[in-house]
Amino acid sequence: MNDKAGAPEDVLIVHGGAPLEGEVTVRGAKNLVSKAMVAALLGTTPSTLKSVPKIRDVEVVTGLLRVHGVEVDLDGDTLHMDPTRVELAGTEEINVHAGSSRIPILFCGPLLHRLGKAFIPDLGGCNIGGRPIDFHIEALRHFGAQVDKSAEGMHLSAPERLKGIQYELDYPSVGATEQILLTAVLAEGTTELRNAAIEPEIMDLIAILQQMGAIIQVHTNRVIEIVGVDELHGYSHRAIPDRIEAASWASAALATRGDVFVKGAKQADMMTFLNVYRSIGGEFTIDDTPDTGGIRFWHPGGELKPVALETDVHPGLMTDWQQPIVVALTQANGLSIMHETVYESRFGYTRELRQMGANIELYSQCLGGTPCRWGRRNFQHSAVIAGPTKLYGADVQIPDLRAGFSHLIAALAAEGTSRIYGVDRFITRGYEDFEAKLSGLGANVERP
Ligand SMILES: CC(=O)N[C@H]1[C@@H](OP(=O)(O)OP(=O)(O)OC[C@H]2O[C@@H](n3ccc(=O)[nH]c3=O)[C@H](O)[C@@H]2O)O[C@H](CO)[C@@H](O)[C@@H]1O
Ligand SMILES: C=C(OP(=O)(O)O)C(=O)O
Repeated sequence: MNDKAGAPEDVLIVHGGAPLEGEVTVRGAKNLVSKAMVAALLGTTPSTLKSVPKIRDVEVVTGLLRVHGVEVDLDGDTLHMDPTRVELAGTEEINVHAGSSRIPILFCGPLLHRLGKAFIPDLGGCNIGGRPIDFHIEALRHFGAQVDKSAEGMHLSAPERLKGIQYELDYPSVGATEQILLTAVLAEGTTELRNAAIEPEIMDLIAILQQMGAIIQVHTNRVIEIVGVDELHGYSHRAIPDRIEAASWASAALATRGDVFVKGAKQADMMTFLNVYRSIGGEFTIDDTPDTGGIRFWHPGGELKPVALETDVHPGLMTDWQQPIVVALTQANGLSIMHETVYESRFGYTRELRQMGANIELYSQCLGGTPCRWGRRNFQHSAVIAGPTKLYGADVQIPDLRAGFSHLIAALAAEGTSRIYGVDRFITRGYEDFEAKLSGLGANVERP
């Protein structure tokens, strides 16, 4: 992330060693809610989004919507967005949000359709690789937008109505797929997107757009066809639950030899994770009762088993699940492999895990079964984890969102006390009430 260093008091003291036990609730997915908020801009009437978590990415998008004239009100966990008076905003007020999230890039299409112009600040998000936006810009130019990058941000304009495109992504990028969806729905004519990402959050976004009046067909083989319409209206939708947060708590239960019921977790979106969980030796049961259901995750006792894993686009093993799983694998009996194929630089956090006693070596070769884009380019994107290793408390500075939560899990599993720096700056971007949830599960955490 690009934001400034955290305050000195931004530290959580964790006294490790206690198994996490009890219940936590997950709300709407960070990676859907923020996009659903952008989609509201496309409508001519108000939208309502339910199950909205109190996380910083939601605050950032709220701020950006408000400066563009959208009325946004949060009532409990329900967000009401009224876009009837959308207006151009000044670069200065938009730039207040520079470097804080990746979502601003998705404002391009909706603002071009509503106002003919857009200004996008510098993006933030986790520092886990170069994270280029070349697909976004190329696709927008094909739609007919003029895109000019400058030192202060990116200016776009659409002198005429944008026109549908035929476009194939070099890689099934989640953000670029969303960019094309949010732009194509109001473009003139039909858009055919090939090699699209098909993550559950994208399917939920498509459901929202369909409710707004869009015509979107998801074909086999990652092909999505969007027939542009002249107008969209508001929606009312409950966001899908956050499968990354659910997997984080599940991994924490495994690493601490605990037992956690994750209320709201949905089996259908987590099947790949659940297979991995079971292969390692974790147990789970599904409760699909509407409203009160979820998934119970626990360590059944005995030894955990090592595994060889690769992250991938959906339906593969999600890259955002990688870090918590690696912490759990430090407790498995033998050598495990994790080949990260989505981002080139997502193992930085293992340095702190080693400091806590973990035995993890990084390699630039593709150690999984599939050669990926990062092999032969000298990125350390494969990890070998030897376990089980006893973890010890340490003072660590967390580098990003998921890495930070993994450091927390390691500290909870460790013997002794850890001081985790940067929790407010990083973890609040994607985990609602994490401190209260930890305490509720019996974790011994305190502020200095
Ligand atoms: C807010 C949000 O939803 N974030 C998620 C989203 O990020 P985000 O949408 O940024 O991730 P992408 O799917 O776009 O990135 C995947 C890969 O594509 C590459 N790429 C992407 C765009 C582009 O124009 N050019 C390019 O080369 C990236 O460098 C990366 O190597 O999907 C990722 C992959 O599931 C998740 O880890 C993030 O949690
Ligand atoms: C990488 C992540 O998010 P972002 O794309 O917002 O940086 C994440 O949620 O793990």
